[in-house]
Amino acid sequence: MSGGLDESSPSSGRASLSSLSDLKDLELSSESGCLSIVVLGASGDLAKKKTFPALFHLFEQGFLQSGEVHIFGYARSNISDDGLRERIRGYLKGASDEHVSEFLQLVTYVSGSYDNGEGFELLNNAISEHETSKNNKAGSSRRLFYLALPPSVYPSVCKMIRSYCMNPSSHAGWTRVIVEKPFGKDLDSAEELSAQLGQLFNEKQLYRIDHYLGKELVQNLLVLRFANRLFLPLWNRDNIDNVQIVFREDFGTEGRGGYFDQYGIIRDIIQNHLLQVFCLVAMEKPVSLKPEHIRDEKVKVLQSVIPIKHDEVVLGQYDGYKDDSTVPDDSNTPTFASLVLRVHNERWEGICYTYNIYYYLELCIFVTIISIHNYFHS
Ligand SMILES: NC(=O)C1=CN([C@@H]2O[C@H](COP(=O)(O)OP(=O)(O)OC[C@H]3O[C@@H](n4cnc5c(N)ncnc54)[C@H](OP(=O)(O)O)[C@@H]3O)[C@@H](O)[C@H]2O)C=CC1
Ligand SMILES: O=C1O[C@H](COP(=O)(O)O)[C@@H](O)[C@H](O)[C@H]1O
Repeated sequence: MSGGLDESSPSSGRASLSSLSDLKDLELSSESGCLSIVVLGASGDLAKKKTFPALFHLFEQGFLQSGEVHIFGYARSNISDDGLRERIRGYLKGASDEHVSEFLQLVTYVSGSYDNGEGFELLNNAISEHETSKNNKAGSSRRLFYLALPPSVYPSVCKMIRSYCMNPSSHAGWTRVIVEKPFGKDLDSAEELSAQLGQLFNEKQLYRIDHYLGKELVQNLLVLRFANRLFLPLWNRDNIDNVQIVFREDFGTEGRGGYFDQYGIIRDIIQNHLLQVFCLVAMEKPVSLKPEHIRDEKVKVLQSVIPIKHDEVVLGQYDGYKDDSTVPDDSNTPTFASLVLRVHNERWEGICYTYNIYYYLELCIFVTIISIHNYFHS
């Protein structure tokens, strides 16, 4: 993820929280003004399963103050404020009903399309009303837009945000946009998407999320590999026979064919989440834990991957996928993928990295299995 506080015009410069002192600056910077969080695609799967529950956790921990924050859901579906609240209520676990209801009172819904101004004008009016009701100083508001949407609509949605919904001041408050993976469908569309977003927002306003990087298990990989004296000398081709990265889910699309069917399992899971896991398992030790040093090592190991052979890839679709009303009857989209990666470098020459991705199986586990041969058998 990248981000920062500056609100200058769009540019090509990258910003990142590169050290603990940056993080401290961020925490210590005094931000005032009310905060509007807009979840675009609020009717969808990500919003109900992850985005609203994550906001609820922040609320529970005191990071979202009722007096300052309002959460707007936005999507095309025709639902009421209460309709949205009831959709998400069941996903807000572990708290009293009163606490959940208190949080849900912060949530309202605006309906509109993703490519014309009418809905975004309504949204802007609703945000401005909230800001006025909090006696916000003109233009000092904080506006956060979370795109829980298929990436195909990011460019039009971002244009609408830029045209209708920006925090009106250039010297106080901010506007930020969070986008989800996958960033495009292939290299060309990813570059095009980047260019389109770059024309609308500067890099410090744009946050790209891969939620697997926030998982404890994934974060611990760095510690396991580089701070553990047992594994440090063993983590190579002499001791490891093969690596399997397995992702399984015990449920199907469940009404989210609108996004999934355009992308399929490789773009949904392998190209982002599991490639990140692969990089952390296979890369060399970074110079430091600064994001750019970790990124550099990831790039190096990716550059060492030999092109995937067609006869080492298996794709499939689970029976019943097309019964979902949001999936086209003639869909050929893969929901299963298995493939082999080979890394051409001193550490890994001759070792296979196998990805196995299953949608809709009975087991729901996420594991990295490393079989250490020689060492324990010799
Ligand atoms: N589901 C998950 O667990 C996770 C999803 N993500 C990412 O979140 C994003 C959204 O995924 P998800 O919520 O699962 O998908 P959904 O299919 O549920 O889509 C979200 C919302 O987007 C709108 N929408 C769906 N299809 C289209 C379309 N073709 N054109 C325009 N609008 C559409 C719908 O809202 P309406 O019709 O009301 O406008 C829908 O409710 C993706 O980029 C995905 O990679 C990331 C991490 C986890
Ligand atoms: O990004 C996505 O991830 C979820 C799985 O996330 P997890 O944290 O529950 O393992 C997946 O269901 C979804 O298809 C995909 O878009």
